[in-house]
Amino acid sequence: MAKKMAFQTEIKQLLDLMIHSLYSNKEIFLRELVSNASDALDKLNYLTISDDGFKHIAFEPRIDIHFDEKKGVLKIVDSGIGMSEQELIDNLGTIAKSGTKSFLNALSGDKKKDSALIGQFGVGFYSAFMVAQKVVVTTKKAAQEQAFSWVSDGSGEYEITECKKDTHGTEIALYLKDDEKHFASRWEIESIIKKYSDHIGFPIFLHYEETKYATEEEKKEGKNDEVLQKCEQLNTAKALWKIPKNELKEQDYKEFYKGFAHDNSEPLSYVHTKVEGNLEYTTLFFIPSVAPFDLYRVDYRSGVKLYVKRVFITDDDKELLPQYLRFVRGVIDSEDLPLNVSREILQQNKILANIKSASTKKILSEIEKLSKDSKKYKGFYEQFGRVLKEGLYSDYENKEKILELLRFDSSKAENLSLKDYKQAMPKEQKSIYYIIGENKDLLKASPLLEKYTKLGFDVLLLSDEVDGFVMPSVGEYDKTPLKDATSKEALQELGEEKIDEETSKKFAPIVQAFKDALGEEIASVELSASLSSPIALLGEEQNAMMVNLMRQMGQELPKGKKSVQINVNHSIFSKLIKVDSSKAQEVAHLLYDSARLLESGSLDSAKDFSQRLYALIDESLK
Ligand SMILES: Nc1ncnc2c1ncn2[C@@H]1O[C@H](COP(=O)(O)OP(=O)(O)OP(=O)(O)O)[C@@H](O)[C@H]1O
Repeated sequence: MAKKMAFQTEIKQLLDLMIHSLYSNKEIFLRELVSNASDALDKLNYLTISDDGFKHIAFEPRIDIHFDEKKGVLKIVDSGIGMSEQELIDNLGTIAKSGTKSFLNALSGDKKKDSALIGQFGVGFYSAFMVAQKVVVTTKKAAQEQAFSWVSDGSGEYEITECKKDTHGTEIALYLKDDEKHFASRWEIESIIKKYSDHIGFPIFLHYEETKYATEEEKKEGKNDEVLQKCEQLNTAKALWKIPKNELKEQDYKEFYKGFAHDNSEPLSYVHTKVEGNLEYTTLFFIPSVAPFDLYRVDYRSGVKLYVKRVFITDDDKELLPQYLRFVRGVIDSEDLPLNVSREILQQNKILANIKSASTKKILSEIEKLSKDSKKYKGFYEQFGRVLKEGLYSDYENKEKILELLRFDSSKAENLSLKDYKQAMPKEQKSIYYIIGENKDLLKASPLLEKYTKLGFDVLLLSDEVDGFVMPSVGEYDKTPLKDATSKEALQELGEEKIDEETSKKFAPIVQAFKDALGEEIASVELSASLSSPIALLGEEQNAMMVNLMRQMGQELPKGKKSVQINVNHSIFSKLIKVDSSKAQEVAHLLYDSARLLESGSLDSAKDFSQRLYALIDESLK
């Protein structure tokens, strides 16, 4: 009995897009289907080793491609794990991954860009509908009796029927659209497979017919032309990472990456390492040029696959690399782990911990190499700089290295490294100063910066979301402390401000008016002679250990109270001295709020602010 089922809404949207909007780079459908076949072989390989229910199954891995040029039919057959009826429904009818919605939103309408996105979003199978008017999947799960077929023309429904199939595995038959029939040709298939799938670790065979033409003499003897059934292996079927480096060209790595990471853009760089000695393993890591779509999602997909002696173990272990390197794509292949290692115990495994630590260092030095090429590095930093910063609080061991890789805008420069900052520091400057806020332009306009600029000190302008909790926990770089420029501690380093007694006395009523007006909201009120704006706000230096601890415990950091600095040379105050206390308090409110506006671009109560302003305007117009 055939069961008709409807595709999930998101899949319908996706299919509609595949069929009607994507025109360029259609050939990637074959790469996606071959890559799925290879994944299915990997999964079966692992089960035959690790699961008693599968141990009796002969693992004879292969991928076969058949085609019929006249009918325009193309078949991709694998001897992998196969799918049960429920898996067919779950895998080819619904998208479980929550990233799909973001995928659909991320589409730009630019066909070339959109088709590059398709692979990244893990919707590989559906790309078949770019070229096929009908797709038939026939599959039998290993260790099960019943086979099923799945048929759809991509228009909203699919049908599942019980069927017969001798061997376990999956066959995907594409009935090509009239203008896509050219894909059912020997040369086309061969060139696409060579281009994208040469280093799939299992053999890919192409079946084709060859006519052996009878010679004149044979014809005389009554012999006719003969059609021979041929089968040829198309790929080297050797895992690329196991091939010695000196036998590989840059192009080999790049093409491997595209198939491996489902990314049509080239990687920014790669690092291939074979380690021998106490531990034996091979790693191949790629740094993409474009951030994966789920980089900032909690449920991001790991980009690293773990193999043991060439057998795929998992691609779902987020502990293989530190989280802040989650944009890296690649392979870890260990010779020392047992083949039947359970995925659960991987996390506490010492061998893996060792590989993780060495790999992290390798990748960080690769990024450092990248940083020598400022144009390339700018591209890298735009995509991954924020994620890298997360490493400052999670990877203490590599903190110094990560700090070297960071780039900042400052009051004097752009794209500045801490090393360059330090080199340019005047002799009398004791610390590296930074100021944190939501917006770089506002930070640049901060009245406090003047104090630093006057002395020739540069200040880093930090406006990334993570800066607020990452930077206070850094402590120091290359033995130089990092300090919040608005903290008292930092300001003290700028030199003592000498306010004489007479001025203190003169301004006492103003100081009192600020205290009365703002009360609990502020920490203190102080006089300053080195500002050009009327007032400035200072924050307390947060205790780095405390900040780190609170963050790790998932607690919100308390908002520190600010201390108000009053510019004794500003004309506002020489006039304010003369007005009565209640009016002075209103002005104190207004000045405080405008300083906060300058700092963060927003206020707790914009209503109070505007009402005070209206009252003042009203009065000044009298
Ligand atoms: N040849 C196959 N054999 C067994 N299962 C398959 C095969 N092809 C697809 N599947 C199943 O269908 C699911 C969906 O495939 P699809 O290509 O859409 O996404 P994916 O492979 O999970 O993601 P990505 O393409 O990013 O690797 C797969 O995860 C797999 O479970």
